[in-house]
Amino acid sequence: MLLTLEGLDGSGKTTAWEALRHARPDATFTHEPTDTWYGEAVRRSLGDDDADPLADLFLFTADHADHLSRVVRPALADGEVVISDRYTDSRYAYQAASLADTEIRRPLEYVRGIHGAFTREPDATIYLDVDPETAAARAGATDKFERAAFLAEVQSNYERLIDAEPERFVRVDAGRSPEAVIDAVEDVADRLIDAFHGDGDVADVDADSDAARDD
Ligand SMILES: Nc1ncnc2c1ncn2[C@@H]1O[C@H](COP(=O)(O)OP(=O)(O)OP(=O)(O)O)[C@@H](O)[C@H]1O
Ligand SMILES: Cc1cn([C@H]2C[C@H](O)[C@@H](COP(=O)(O)O)O2)c(=O)[nH]c1=O
Repeated sequence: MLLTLEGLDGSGKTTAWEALRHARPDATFTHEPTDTWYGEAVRRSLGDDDADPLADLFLFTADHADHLSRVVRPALADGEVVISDRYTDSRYAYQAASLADTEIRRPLEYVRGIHGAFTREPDATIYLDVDPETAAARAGATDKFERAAFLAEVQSNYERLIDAEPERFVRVDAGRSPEAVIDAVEDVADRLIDAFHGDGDVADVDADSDAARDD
């Protein structure tokens, strides 16, 4: 099973992913950008405010192609649960936002189209939902994407992705304390993994249990 964590910068994905890693030592934990030289190239580009948005897209996509063939597909072929901190939806949401002012028409569809020929879509995605101002403040504006106005565009792309595939996404309110968010993510992940392995249907899992509830 491929389970991904998505959300704005500062939404708490890495905090939740680290907690899951302790709770589920049997799973394969991975992330994008990766720690390979492809990931290093991506991080260099992230640090360049003048980088061309199409160049950014193809660097991130190269990193994803390597990640797929080297980590994700082999682990899935071994029957493992793979949990990735960011994955394809990050490209659909972020690069579609950064391509919005370019010659590319319908950027979200364009970025999805590039991936369609080769990627492996997630079986389920936990979306950590936080407003762009909180996200930017938590993230500390260390790179060009960590600004509230840009993150608002990214958020609206995530909402489009969720609207298009509501059965794949589980939304968790990430505006709460770290402890509450971790509890909710652990609870949702447990139920998604159980459902995937035959104890139900992934599409029926929502954030509506005691741990995951918004209040
Ligand atoms: N629920 C929370 N409430 C307040 N602060 C939080 C919460 N979750 C995480 N943080 C803090 O916000 C910062 C970003 O958290 P984290 O790295 O987990 O987010 P992220 O979504 O992985 O961000 P990025 O995508 O930028 O790597 C960290 O300083 C972390 O301690
Ligand atoms: C995978 C991926 C990431 N990004 C952006 C999102 C963040 O601003 C940075 C780095 O991610 P991290 O979680 O802070 O390590 O990169 C992106 O724009 N497109 C992608 O595909």
